[in-house]
Amino acid sequence: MKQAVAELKVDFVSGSVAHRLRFGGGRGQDLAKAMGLRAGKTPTIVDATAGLGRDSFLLASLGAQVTLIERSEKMHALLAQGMQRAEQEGGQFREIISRMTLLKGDSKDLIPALSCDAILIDPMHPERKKSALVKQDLRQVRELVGTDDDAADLVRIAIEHAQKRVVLKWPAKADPIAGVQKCTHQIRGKTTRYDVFMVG
Ligand SMILES: C[S@@+](CC[C@H](N)C(=O)[O-])C[C@H]1O[C@@H](n2cnc3c(N)ncnc32)[C@H](O)[C@@H]1O
Repeated sequence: MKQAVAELKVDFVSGSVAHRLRFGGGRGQDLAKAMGLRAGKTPTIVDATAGLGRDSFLLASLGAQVTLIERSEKMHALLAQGMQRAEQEGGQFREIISRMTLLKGDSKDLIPALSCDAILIDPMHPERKKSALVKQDLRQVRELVGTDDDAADLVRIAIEHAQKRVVLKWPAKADPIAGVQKCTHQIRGKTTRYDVFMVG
């Protein structure tokens, strides 16, 4: 029997994002370290591939000002709704959302006009053989937006414009993206790796 698929939704106030907010490892988490968040150091961030906004929300919950860019109309609308719901929740959620600014468009076009310390790029990767490893909601995003075949161009433009660093998030075991230059260092987790390009 086919399992019912829940409608794709951006949800910051319950489920896995809220769980991570309560029980995550703060600035010790790989993403935070990769982006350069340390005691006394809070970079300004552009999330060039906003998607479901989970990485942005985590970074904003750790105190960073984050500009989210999403080019898919549908994903942008889901994000705007999710941010509104979290804002209405009030308290800590409202405070986190106040550090998040959502833009619609292609990051390759918008980044040159923005100023920030660090840029995060988390492109939609091609289907892997063990697709059960890809979470249901990310699969739904892929059905909506396809794969991001222009990721190498986005990395290049980001490196030209970030003031301090660019971080490329990619599955730990996947082949590297063709055409992307060698990174300065890597932070590797079990399923995800962060390629860090130091600039400036
Ligand atoms: C894998 S998802 C990102 C997931 C996200 N990191 C999260 O935490 O939910 C990739 C998203 O980036 C968007 N995207 C990819 N390339 C983009 C670009 N050049 N400009 C704007 N959005 C882009 C896609 O439409 C898709 O929604």
